[in-house]
Amino acid sequence: ACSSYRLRDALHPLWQSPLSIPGGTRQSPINIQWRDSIYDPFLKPLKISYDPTTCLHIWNNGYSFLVEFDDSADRSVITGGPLENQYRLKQFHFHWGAINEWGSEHTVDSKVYPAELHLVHWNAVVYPTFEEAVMEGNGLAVIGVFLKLGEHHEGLQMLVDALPAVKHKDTVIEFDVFDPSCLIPSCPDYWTYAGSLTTPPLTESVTWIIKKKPIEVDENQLEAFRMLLFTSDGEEEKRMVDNFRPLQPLMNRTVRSSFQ
Ligand SMILES: COCCCN1C=C(N)c2cc(S(N)(=O)=O)sc2S1(=O)=O
Ligand SMILES: [Zn+2]
Repeated sequence: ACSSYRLRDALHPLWQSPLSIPGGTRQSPINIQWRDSIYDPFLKPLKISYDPTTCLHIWNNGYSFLVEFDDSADRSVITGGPLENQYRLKQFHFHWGAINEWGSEHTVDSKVYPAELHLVHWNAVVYPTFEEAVMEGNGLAVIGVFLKLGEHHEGLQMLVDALPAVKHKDTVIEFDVFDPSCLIPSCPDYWTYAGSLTTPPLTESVTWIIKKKPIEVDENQLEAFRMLLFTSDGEEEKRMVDNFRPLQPLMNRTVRSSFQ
């Protein structure tokens, strides 16, 4: 899988864009080498409190499908973990492959998962707007959750059932009650490191919190992701697959673990 993954990398046009921004020293995603990560006993448990009624809509933005939240108040927030402030949930989205052999952005000891969930939060304590937070080193906190092929996921199925309505780029559907904590493993273990957005503008503003345990989803649910399109209605159809960025150099960074 590794070699085909590297080969796929070289062939895929979409992600040929700059492997890292000029001068980038903290780019994402990275390979997490379990044995090189440092257990930090001072890392707190991550505290997640989401209000399901803050859910607004699902939107195909031509890269992925985003589930967006009302972030006008501190109603869906995370705190603790490696974070010094409380961060507000803005949106979550996924990255996946054309086949189950690849799809995730981060890897663990070079193991690739078929998909990866990103829950994007911003530091509304320090920054007045999300747009400003995106440009600041401590502006964003993204929880990464790996998806592996296995049992049917009840919570995810609510999302999957709505996907046909956002098949084309720039389509949106109202989605008014959803609790994304059903997509986060109950095991508290995570890795954390300083990184970046994995899609343009690739800004180095993300504290990554990568959950050690994956969630299980079934083949039909992964296939539902793959029937989405990068293209707008009326354009020549291009299936939305392989929407992940190649691995970036670790450079002078340490990955910390919340567990021994
Ligand atoms: C003013 O907004 C600028 C754009 C900001 N965003 C756009 C992304 N492509 C993006 C990618 C993200 S990822 N894949 O690193 O989680 S989070 C995120 S985002 O924070 O929602
Ligand atoms: Zn992402």
